[in-house]
Amino acid sequence: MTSHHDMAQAIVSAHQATLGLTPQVRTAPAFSSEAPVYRAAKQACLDLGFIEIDAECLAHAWQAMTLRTGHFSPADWPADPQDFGMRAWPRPDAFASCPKQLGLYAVLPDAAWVVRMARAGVPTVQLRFKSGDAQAVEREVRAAVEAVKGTDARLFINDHWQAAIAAGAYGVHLGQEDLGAADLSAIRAAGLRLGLSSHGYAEMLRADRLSPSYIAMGAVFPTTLKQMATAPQGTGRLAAYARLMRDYPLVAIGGIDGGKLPEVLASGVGSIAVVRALVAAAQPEAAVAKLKAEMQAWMATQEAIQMS
Ligand SMILES: Cc1ncc(COP(=O)(O)OP(=O)(O)O)c(N)n1
Ligand SMILES: Cc1ncsc1CCOP(=O)(O)O
Ligand SMILES: [Mg+2]
Repeated sequence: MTSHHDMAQAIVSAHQATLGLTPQVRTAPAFSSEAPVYRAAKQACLDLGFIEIDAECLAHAWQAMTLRTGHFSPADWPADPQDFGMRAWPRPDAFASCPKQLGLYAVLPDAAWVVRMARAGVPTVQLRFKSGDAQAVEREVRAAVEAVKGTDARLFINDHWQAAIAAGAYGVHLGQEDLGAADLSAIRAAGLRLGLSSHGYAEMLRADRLSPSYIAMGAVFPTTLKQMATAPQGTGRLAAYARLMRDYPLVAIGGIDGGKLPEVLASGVGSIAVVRALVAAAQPEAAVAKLKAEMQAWMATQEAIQMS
């Protein structure tokens, strides 16, 4: 292979079917290095529809992978944490751990839904109570923490980290734009788990630098519940993300329902987070039972395949 254009084309051809999204309209690529593999990979990642900051991360990882392995192979895809500059484990600054398989994860609008879904047997629940009224937030968070007592559910509180610490929740979930206003040391010191959202390579790497308890990835499919800055990632990209972030418990979110469970689970994530699949179901308890049974059946099939 001679020109970086040919190398880029070869990467695109090898990965278009699994990782490609329609590229956005863009100007000529900006290159931060002259290294041929970096330049080819940056071009290829942009052509595959990765956003600029993700293409930049990937291009540097391609360069590092090629130097480490000693050869350029277009069919490869960077998935080794060291090629992305990620620190080795164990890490002294890591947040408290949680199980790798968080299972069915219900993201719920109020404490009444939290108690309902915890009693229905959902193993991981989140209170996503959107309100600027501090007293209402405190009340709702305390009610949710009380509600899961006596059930097996792990309760994460979305956004409201101070109320979560005060009430003694299992953990906190934050998005990347929530990080500036959060005191991560206080969350860590209180022993709460921390889940972080991510929407691509740059955000996964930013999350990784904070050594959270789990990393959420999405939106996998289109969702009507949240305005997303990036296009739905699809399960091909989700699988690539999961390979890189394999040391973490991983949560897939966005547009997931029963019919999509097998392809999402096949990506390697240990948890499926849903909103509408439960709160918009005609019979939410029955929907819990069905989703849990489908997840268990999928896991049992995988175990059987591995044993054979
Ligand atoms: C499990 C899980 N993943 C992602 C999100 C989204 O969090 P965030 O980006 O902070 O957006 P809001 O939920 O606060 O609107 C989540 N809540 N849970
Ligand atoms: C809160 C959130 N964050 C990313 S997608 C999403 C909403 C997921 O809702 P649904 O499962 O109904 O698509
Ligand atoms: Mg948030």
